[in-house]
Amino acid sequence: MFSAPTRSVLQRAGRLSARPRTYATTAAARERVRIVEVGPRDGLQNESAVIPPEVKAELVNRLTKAGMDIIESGSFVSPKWVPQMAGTAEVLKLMNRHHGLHYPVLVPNMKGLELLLDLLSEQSKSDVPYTDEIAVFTAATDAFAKANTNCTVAESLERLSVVAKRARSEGLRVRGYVSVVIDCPYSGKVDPTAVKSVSQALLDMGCYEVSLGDTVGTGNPTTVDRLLRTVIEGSGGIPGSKLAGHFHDTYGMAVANIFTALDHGVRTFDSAVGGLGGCPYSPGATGNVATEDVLYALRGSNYEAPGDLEAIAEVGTWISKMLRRPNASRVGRALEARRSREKLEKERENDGGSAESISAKL
Ligand SMILES: CC(C)(COP(=O)([O-])OP(=O)([O-])OC[C@H]1O[C@@H](n2cnc3c(N)ncnc32)[C@H](O)[C@@H]1OP(=O)([O-])[O-])[C@@H](O)C(=O)NCCC(=O)NCCSC(=O)C[C@@](C)(O)CC(=O)[O-]
Repeated sequence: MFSAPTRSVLQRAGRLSARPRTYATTAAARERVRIVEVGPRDGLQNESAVIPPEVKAELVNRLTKAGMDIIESGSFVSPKWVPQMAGTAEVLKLMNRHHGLHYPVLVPNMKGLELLLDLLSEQSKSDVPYTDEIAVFTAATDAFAKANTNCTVAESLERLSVVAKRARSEGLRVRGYVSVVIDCPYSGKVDPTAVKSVSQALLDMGCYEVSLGDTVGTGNPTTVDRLLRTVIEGSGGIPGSKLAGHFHDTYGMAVANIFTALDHGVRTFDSAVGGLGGCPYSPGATGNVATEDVLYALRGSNYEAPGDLEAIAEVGTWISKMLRRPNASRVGRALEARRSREKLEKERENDGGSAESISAKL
């Protein structure tokens, strides 16, 4: 990406179009972007209230109806470490599953995989398997890996390679996560070359894709650009098509970071309806970029993504109410306000618009 002054010099010289690549005005052949909806997992793992499995399953069902096709639905982690994810097996049983859609779950170790395999061996009422994909996770720093999974990065890679091998032999797809790719809450700035080598190790063990997590949400387009240049370019570079962006929105930069990643060839992004979430072991970080914000930002661009924006926004309103928390999606709030205005206007029309009936409702 060019800096603003360089861009304007190149534009004047006619060597660069006036708009960056990602801001197209025509929708000729829009390129498909994959969205991994992580609300039911990343979104709910950090909530203080206990959320019944029925509500978690209902969230997955509503997201499916709203058009999301990859929905991370829970974790087989230790309930002592993340109590909110206890009962994921129950959630997978309760929710409606559909052919062609994916419902990945996080697995940190063999114990988690065995619990999942036990579930998969159970007779299900539906012919759609409970899941066909797991996600394994590690970090770019030992400090974070220890806080999150009680082992160093090297130990976690050793542990996960056994998990990935077994999962693949059982026909499961394996996705990888690297946390703290920009800053670590325990050890500060992260070296992009560490992110590159951990990502490569995950690919080498059979992950089909590695999601790069700005867990703390401190990244901005400059630091994300620097990271992706190191990871993607040069010898041993990992193609953007093998990477995903997972941007927490603590500093409001997540959408800008996604556009930076698009410019580097990344075409998969994780997001959470209503901007839910956070990692219990990343103090101060807020939720993931909101799915509503991503869909709105991609409108009119060269990229199209699954999901009906209005319908997703309604899911965001619903789950925020269920959790008794403000909707963290600005797009979601704006659409909610518009819906309320439209409802009022309709009622006004139906009531004949009398001044008393309008002021009674305001
Ligand atoms: C990895 C461990 C288990 C190590 O934790 P440990 O304490 O070292 O494990 P252990 O093997 O000593 O087991 C301790 C207890 O947990 C049980 N146990 C052990 N494993 C399991 C399991 N899978 N399922 C159910 N129970 C399990 C085990 O049986 C034992 O029970 P006890 O004998 O004391 O009764 C633990 O640290 C852990 O579960 N960590 C997960 C933390 C987590 O889920 N973090 C959030 C997800 S990552 C994230 O959010 C970041 C991401 C992906 O979104 C990207 C980004 O934003 O950066």
